[in-house]
Amino acid sequence: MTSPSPYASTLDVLAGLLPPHLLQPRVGIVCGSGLSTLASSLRDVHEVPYSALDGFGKSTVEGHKSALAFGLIGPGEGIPVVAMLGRFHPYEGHKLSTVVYPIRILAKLGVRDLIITNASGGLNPNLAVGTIVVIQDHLALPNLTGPLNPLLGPQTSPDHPRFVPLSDAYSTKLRRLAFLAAHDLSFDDDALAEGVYAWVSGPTYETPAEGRFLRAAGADVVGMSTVPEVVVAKEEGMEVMVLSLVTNPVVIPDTYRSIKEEVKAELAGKPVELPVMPVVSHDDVLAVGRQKAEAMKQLVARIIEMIPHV
Ligand SMILES: O=P(O)(O)O[C@H]1O[C@H](CO)[C@@H](O)[C@H]1O
Ligand code: HPA
Repeated sequence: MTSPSPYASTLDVLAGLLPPHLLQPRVGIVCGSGLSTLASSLRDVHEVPYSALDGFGKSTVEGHKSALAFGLIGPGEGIPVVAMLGRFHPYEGHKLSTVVYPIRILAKLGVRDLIITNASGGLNPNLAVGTIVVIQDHLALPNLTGPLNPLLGPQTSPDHPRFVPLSDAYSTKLRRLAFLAAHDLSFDDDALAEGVYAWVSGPTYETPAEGRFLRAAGADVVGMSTVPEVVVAKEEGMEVMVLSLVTNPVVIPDTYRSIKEEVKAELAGKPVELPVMPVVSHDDVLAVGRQKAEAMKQLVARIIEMIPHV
């Protein structure tokens, strides 16, 4: 006997809480760490706490609220949008099916274009803190070999392909709009870059060797989220774009000073200064999110206005 799907009850609750003009959002937004204010460009907002929705977990990470915000963006009647104020990460102890459950609900509500945001560590030395990276591809070590691919297991629908191709995971249509929107908003050229996202499980930040390894493998930024959401959104047939805000450098030049050489110098009577490794904290990550919240908000709103809505 198969267990009953929770989707129907989640959708029923939403139908009971929302006015009809907000119940079929065209565009979805996932707000990354410290980026929940992205939804402040919505008007006529109706927030539904995750606690009211079967199948949703609770976001336990600081900088992630636990609610869906429904509202309108853009002039005239406006475009109906839903924003996830807070996401679930596997490192919080959530099952992968919980991590991606909201994405499946967004698909069932009618979302066709999904804009996912996140905070990330910079691997590419050309990416300054504060750069917004339009993700063009990903490298998902937990997906390739381990048990963290969200599509492992029985198919959730006979309408989904068993083998989901990911060579086109990152919508060229939406990525083009991101750069046009940045131009429209007169952003500096280096405010928006392109790159590859490496997904790691976290919750530890990378060692310097891991950072160099991921860089050598071709990644530009690294984070602990997003890829399961992208994979499921693709399976559900959505167009997906990811905007990743670089909040801290991971690959730091000259981090390996030899302690052996320092001790030799010490023994030779020379003054010694032991190296201090820079460390990152989630507070640093949230602080950069706050600094760039307005730019991210403007960018996302402008992209949504530019999507052809027929
Ligand atoms: O990816 P988001 O949710 O934006 O958060 C990023 O920030 C947290 C670490 O500071 C990790 O969860 C990492 O993935
Ligand atoms: N590593 C992984 N995830 C992150 C980082 C990082 O340095 N910064 C923000 N999210």
